[in-house]
Amino acid sequence: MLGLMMGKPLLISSILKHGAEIYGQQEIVSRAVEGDLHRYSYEEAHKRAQRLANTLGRFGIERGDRIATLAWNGYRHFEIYYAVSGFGAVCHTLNPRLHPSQIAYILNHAEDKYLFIDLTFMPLIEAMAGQLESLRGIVVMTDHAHMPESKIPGLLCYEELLANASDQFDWPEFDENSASSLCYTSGTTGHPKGVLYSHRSTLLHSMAIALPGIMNFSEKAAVLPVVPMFHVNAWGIPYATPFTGTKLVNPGPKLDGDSLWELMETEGVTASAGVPTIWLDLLRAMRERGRAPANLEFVVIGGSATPKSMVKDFEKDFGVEVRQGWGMTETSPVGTINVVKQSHLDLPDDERHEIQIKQGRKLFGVDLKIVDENGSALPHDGQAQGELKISGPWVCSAYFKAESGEDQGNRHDEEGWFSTGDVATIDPEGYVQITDRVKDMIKSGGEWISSIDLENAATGHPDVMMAAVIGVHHHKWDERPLLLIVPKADATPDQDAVRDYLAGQVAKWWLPDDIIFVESLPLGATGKILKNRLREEYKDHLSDGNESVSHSS
Ligand SMILES: Nc1ncnc2c1ncn2[C@@H]1O[C@H](COP(=O)(O)OP(=O)(O)OP(=O)(O)O)[C@@H](O)[C@H]1O
Repeated sequence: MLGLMMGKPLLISSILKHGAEIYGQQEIVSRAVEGDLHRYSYEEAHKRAQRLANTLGRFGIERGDRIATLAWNGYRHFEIYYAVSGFGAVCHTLNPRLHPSQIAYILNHAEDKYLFIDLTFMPLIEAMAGQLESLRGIVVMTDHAHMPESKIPGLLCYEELLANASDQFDWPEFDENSASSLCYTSGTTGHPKGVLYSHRSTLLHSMAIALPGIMNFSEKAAVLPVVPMFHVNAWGIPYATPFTGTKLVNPGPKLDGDSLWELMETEGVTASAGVPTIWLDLLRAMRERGRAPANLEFVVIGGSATPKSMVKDFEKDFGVEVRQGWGMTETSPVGTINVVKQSHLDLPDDERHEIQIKQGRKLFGVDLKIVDENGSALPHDGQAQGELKISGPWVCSAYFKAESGEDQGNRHDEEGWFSTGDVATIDPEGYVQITDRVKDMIKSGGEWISSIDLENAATGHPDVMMAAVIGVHHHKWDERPLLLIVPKADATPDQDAVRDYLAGQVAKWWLPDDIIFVESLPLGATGKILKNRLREEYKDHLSDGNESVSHSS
């Protein structure tokens, strides 16, 4: 319609351009792979992204071409994010924690034209030599002095490329619904599937997470994403920082609690984001030092359920607020966040923590519903459990290459709802609580047991560091829960003590049939417990007469 306000398209290049123009001197600090701490401004980052965009032109890259990265959270990775998408190509972040054969499969599936890698991943890429069919070149993200000797011919040096390119580049304008980046799911429950983000979806998502009351991005904030830029764009943080003028602190490859503590302390980090397994070690480092990093106000925890003990440890022992987030690769990722409501502030600690272990309320723009097995909507009464469905401007509508007829197990319906595969309740205030993934629920004697609830109860025991509950075949009840525990260092919990502890919190028939103490649990590429693997390993465990609990009462 004539006169309708259309305006300019929402493009990723505009984020960094705005950051350079308005918050030009704000810092990006990164622990570099070469070991030193790198520090520069948004203005400099923008200039270097322009140099890289000119380099992509010289490579003959065209709109829509995929450019892959295998890299930690660092300043060069940040530049690639903006240069590739800003140029009109697609930034495909590869997860280096996947098996080399999976990485090779994904790279070929995406038909990546160039690959940018951190020095750390040279051995990984050498192990895949000969399998990377679509690649025209590999760029090592380092300077001349650090270029490695390699059996791979023709490696390019990132800093040399930039030094030889102009920093004058006009970001092109195109449709905001064009593809900007590509990420494959973690592969926790099956083969990784490709999710293609657009400029529009990325911009809207980053605006939504940056808001005050969500992640509070501003010139006063300093944010350290522990969540990797190689999986779901570090939850959108590298996109939300420049336009809000937020200081960005990149941890590079050092993700242990001591390194994170030191970096947070010296850089005045106010907020951080990561999966629960990361925080276990930061909490240890905090205990050893007797305090949290001086400016740390809150941590965002997501990727898997946050145990209540973790909320307590952060808040009561160290005065750091916990904000739990829920999301998926397919949802950019953030769908819900749990920020304590004003009216909940005065609740007794335990009652408030019960609310905080819920996955939170939907972000502006997102819609949620829970449905029964027939697809009928269930009430939001905090009791009814059903599969969670989500829709919104940053929820993907199909998997990558679905248009070519490739079936990747599409979970989108015609009305725009995406089936998450998570089972949840939604209460009248809008709080979502994930009770389990559909595949992890335990069906015992026709009734459901939530593995997340049992794990949560177990990690409350003072001797327990990590817990995983899986359903194991049972001759009478079909499935029964088996609990695996990684004890805290120097703790020697025994089965009876843990079982007595659980008995006070869950129904008797939920009690695990056996409890096994292990040194570690298998973690997937994004730090989640690989329950598939545990189910395979322990599938016959209860047929060996290890059961100790009856189903009655
Ligand atoms: N705060 C949270 N609490 C509980 N579960 C969560 C939370 N955040 C994310 N999850 C789980 O992580 C899932 C999304 O994970 P992601 O997209 O990284 O890949 P994946 O589902 O693990 O991999 P794949 O789809 O390949 O099996 C959600 O569906 C949910 O089960």
